Amino acid sequence: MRRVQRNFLVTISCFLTIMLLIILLPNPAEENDWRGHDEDSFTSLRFLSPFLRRRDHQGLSKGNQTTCYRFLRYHPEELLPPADLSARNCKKRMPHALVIGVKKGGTTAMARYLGLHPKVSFSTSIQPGPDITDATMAEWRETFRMTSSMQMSVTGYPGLFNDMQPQLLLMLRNHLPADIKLILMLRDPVQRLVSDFVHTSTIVDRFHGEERKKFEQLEGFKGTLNATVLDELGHVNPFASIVRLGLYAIDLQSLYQQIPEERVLITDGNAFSKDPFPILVKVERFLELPPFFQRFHFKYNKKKHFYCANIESRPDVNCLNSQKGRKHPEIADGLVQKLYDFYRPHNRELRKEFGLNFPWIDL
Ligand SMILES: Nc1ncnc2c1ncn2[C@@H]1O[C@H](COP(=O)(O)OS(=O)(=O)O)[C@@H](OP(=O)(O)O)[C@H]1O
Repeated sequence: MRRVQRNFLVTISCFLTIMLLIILLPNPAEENDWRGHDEDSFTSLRFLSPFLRRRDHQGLSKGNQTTCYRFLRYHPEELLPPADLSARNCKKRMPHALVIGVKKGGTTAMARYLGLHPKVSFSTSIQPGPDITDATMAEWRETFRMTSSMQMSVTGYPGLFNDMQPQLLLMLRNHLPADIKLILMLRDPVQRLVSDFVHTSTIVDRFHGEERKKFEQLEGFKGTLNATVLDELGHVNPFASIVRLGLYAIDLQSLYQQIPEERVLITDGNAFSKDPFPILVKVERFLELPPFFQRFHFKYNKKKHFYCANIESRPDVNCLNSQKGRKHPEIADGLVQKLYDFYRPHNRELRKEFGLNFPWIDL
């Protein structure tokens, strides 16, 4: 009889402890700013996710009180009335994190999905520069969306890692918060290159005559993939800009001369396109945001062959538009092999010099 009583008491106290934890656990959506939380308590309690998930649904509507917008299905976001904006201290704020590329690395998907976090205000801002001054930076900030005092302002531009690294370095030195963090998505450079080529081919068709010639010259576009990436001897041309953008180790080396490694998160764009959830969790931790993303927030779409967002409080975001995830053309095996042979030693530098170990490094 005593044993039964003792078991009963143990069960009851376990139940009460769990309930207490759920009640006392700070709700990610209710913090005062994106950093005001004990991250480890969340991380170690992820096993409570079925309970948190329920809280998350309720919390999310509260969490939306952190934003400056109203979100409706099939509509662009709507700015809240002025009284709400001033209550939430909404303004255009300089970013505390930047997604810097690479071009075609999956930056748009990262921007759209990371921007679903209630404590993130992701601006798809206009590209800054080429001159980086107080005035151009102020203009740049004007292109941002509103960010409340409880949110982290995040923006980025896919070319910042390569084409615009000089501008990025100036921005880091003189204009951005000292604790700024960078997110870099690296994708298999051969896939990146093909994606870039497909993208440029679709844009080229919008131009005619002289305009088209100018654009082709600017992009180094020569009609076919062969002509664009190979030199007269049939070797991969490292000076073709579309090829050069995939030499990640070179750009990473110069980036790390300006910013400590611990302030840069490098993620695998290939892995992200297959499943964004685990990488978003890493990004959340890196940015010291309260955990928000859950597995059920992303559903695989058989038609798109990508995961699309599925978050009740953000009916405005689902799949990316048809300009992302385009079908790649068939490429002769010989050319594919040449490209992999060309990139392999450069990829291996990523492992040797920076300890990165993505599955595509040795392809
Ligand atoms: N969820 C989801 N939906 C659609 N597409 C996705 C997604 N996640 C990653 N991707 C990959 O993103 C690639 C485009 O990269 P970017 O957005 O960086 O391109 S850009 O530089 O901003 O033009 C795009 O490249 P392509 O497939 O060549 O179009 C996709 O492979």
